[in-house]
Amino acid sequence: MASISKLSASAFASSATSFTRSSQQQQQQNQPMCFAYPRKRIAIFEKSISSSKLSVRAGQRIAGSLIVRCSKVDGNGSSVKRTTLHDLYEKEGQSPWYDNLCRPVTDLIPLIESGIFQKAISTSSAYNDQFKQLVQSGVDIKMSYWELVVKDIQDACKLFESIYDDSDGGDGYVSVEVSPLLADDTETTIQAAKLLHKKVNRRNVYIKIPATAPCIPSIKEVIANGISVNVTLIFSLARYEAVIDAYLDGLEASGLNDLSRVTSVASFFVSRVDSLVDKLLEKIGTPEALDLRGKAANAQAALAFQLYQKKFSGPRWEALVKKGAKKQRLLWASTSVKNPAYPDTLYVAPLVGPDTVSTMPDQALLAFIDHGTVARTIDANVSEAEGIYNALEKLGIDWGYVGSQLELEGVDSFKKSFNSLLDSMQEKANSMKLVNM
Ligand SMILES: O=C(CO)[C@@H](O)[C@H](O)[C@H](O)[C@H](O)COP(=O)(O)O
Repeated sequence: MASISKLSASAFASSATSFTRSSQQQQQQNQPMCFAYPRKRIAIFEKSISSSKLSVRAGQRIAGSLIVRCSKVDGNGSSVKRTTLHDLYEKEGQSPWYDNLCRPVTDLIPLIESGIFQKAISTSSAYNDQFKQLVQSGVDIKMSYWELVVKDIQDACKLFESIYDDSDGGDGYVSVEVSPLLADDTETTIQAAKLLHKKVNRRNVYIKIPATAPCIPSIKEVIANGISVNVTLIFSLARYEAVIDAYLDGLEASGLNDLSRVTSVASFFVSRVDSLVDKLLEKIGTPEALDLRGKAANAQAALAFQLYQKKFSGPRWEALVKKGAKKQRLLWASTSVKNPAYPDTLYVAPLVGPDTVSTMPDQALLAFIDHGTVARTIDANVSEAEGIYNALEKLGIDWGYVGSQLELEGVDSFKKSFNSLLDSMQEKANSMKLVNM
């Protein structure tokens, strides 16, 4: 811990050589994209279950999340080129997080220290040694998976511990998801979350729990046990409200005198909403319906921010604040544009607001750095968002259906990734045994 923290601290003090390149230039040169980071920065590293893989199969989707948040530029910043990310954080209070993952996590150090971004080593063979040892000592595939994941999470927690401390527990988290196969099971999710938290045993870990109906009580219970949670797969306002309530209920039930170390983020998925609603609008096919394509996701997100502000104010919330409680931050997930006809910053620029997190995969991040504009947009036109939300409903878009359908697909895809990962581990184990024979 100390060595990495010191390393980070000393690197923060040195003047980083950073530069920017446009995504077009990057593609042309086919080199790792580099972009500037301030000399002092905060990074959050997050890992989702589907990201830790031993090998990549064609078409297999890997959704790890390395999350980097720029903080204040201190010093003169002369060797540091500012990017829109700095403005996002410093001017608007939104944390830009980068979705990616690599092993070893120490490969992230250049990103944190010098501002040089190296693409995640998605085809890494870095897991081989540990995996081989596990297989040879008779550990089964599922257990091996968790051993590999826990090690990554611990390494990442160590890497970001100084950030956690510097930010007084506000940032520097690493998140790891309970098995998606448990998404329908309240009690097992609670047990799995507690176990995972115990196994990782780091202050700056987020246990990731899906916002399925059966897992809402799990979230409350896990929070009540003083465990910080990243609630994932939120697709509707109704479910988002239930997530906030679970967080508040959990804080109230915790019995802790100091709530400042129990934190949470609510991961609200954006682009997938448009993907589904656009299809429904195309089926309707009227000019009015077609005109609303590409507008549903951001309208709903803007209303989610209104809900956030409402729920984290008033006497109930103030009573918790007195015990040190921190707001559960809204996190925009699924921000890359799926329809190439849309602007590539569609799910970033219109969702800028204080106390929020914007997770961006490469595509969205590079686009935003290249030509994004920074301004508080999330509540710039709430009545327009309401108008769109209601107009969609009038046209026959059932928001309840949209939420549950996307949740179904989301959980299903997490499960598929998880199972396919276990399958590829099994294949790998088989081949290792053959090699060893
Ligand atoms: O983990 C979270 C949020 O909790 C995010 O990393 C989240 O998994 C990703 O943003 C999404 O999986 C990406 O979604 P999409 O672009 O495939 O629709």
